[in-house]
Amino acid sequence: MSLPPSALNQKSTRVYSVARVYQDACAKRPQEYWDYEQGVTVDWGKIEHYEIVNKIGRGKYSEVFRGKSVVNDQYCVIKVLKPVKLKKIYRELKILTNLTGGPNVIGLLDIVQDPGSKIPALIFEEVKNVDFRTLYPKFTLPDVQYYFTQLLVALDYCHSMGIMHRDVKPQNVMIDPVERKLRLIDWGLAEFYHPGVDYNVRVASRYHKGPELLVNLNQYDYSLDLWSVGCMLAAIVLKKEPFFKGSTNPDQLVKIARVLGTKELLAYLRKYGLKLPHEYDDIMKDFPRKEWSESIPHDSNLIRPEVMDLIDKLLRYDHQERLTAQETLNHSFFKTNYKE
Ligand SMILES: Nc1ncnc2c1ncn2[C@@H]1O[C@H](COP(=O)(O)OP(=O)(O)OP(=O)(O)O)[C@@H](O)[C@H]1O
Repeated sequence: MSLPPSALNQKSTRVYSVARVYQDACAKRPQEYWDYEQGVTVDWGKIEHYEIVNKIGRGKYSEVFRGKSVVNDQYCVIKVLKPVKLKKIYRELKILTNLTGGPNVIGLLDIVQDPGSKIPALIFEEVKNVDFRTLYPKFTLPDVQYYFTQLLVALDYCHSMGIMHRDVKPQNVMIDPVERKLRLIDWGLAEFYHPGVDYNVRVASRYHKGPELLVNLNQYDYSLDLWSVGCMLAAIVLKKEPFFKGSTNPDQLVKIARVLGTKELLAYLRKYGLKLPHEYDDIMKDFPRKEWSESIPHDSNLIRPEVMDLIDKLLRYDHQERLTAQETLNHSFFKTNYKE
């Protein structure tokens, strides 16, 4: 049985940017794989199988609890979604069912529904996460190599499956340092990639938003996630968390331009036939590009030429120039042996 045509893969009338990798990841799969508007069937589990232990978090879109399965006595995480558009719920569900079981992707164990409110809750494997503000400052170079490898493996996997995460940030990377286990969570903003489609730029969290989102470049792709990885890596290595700390979305781009330069930003826009939005008229100044050496603090033990070169190749305005997840994994930083 085939589905009617979908609006989700409709190309824009002007196609100005297409991903360098995994362009056809969705096209080569059946429409049911990516069509979360027409191809969703939910295999509901039993809510009685779970009990809430305590609350562990509150997001914009959910309340998150530690829970326990009464069937096998295993602890789990219960993410009770807030009432948002059904389309958004189906998208998260479809993406999670497609990716679950993949390397370092949070495992979805079950989906249940409150019989009264009909509100869905997602049941996940539990990660004994240690907060990044405690964990990251203690990282050695081998730790940075290890955990970024784990994160990049998750990202290369989801990209190869035609999915951009669109909200990579420390709060969405769960790390259990005892088990040395990393899991990428929160697929609530993730989206399927189709070449030539215009995407909403109101995604990701301010400090980790790529320049493309801040200049309304709608034809972005998987490379958005690599900008966020670059921000995380720079923050750890250069001991500045977050690395770009804007006070508003427009100020976020100003903070980026203070490092990467304004001329370079304008060259980026020109390449794709775009203009700097008017909201920048009063705040964007002619900032010269900084050398990376000017961002190095006196007290960092993590500075090496290879890691600085990697940061430089991830934090590029031009999303097409940034290293892909696979290219990042092959970078010399990950091949170098740093004695602990
Ligand atoms: N599997 C898990 N193991 C441990 N903790 C988790 C897990 N899933 C979620 N959490 C905790 O719950 C918080 C919120 O989860 P999640 O990011 O999925 O929800 P959200 O509503 O989409 O959040 P946000 O508004 O930050 O995007 C996480 O930041 C984390 O602290």
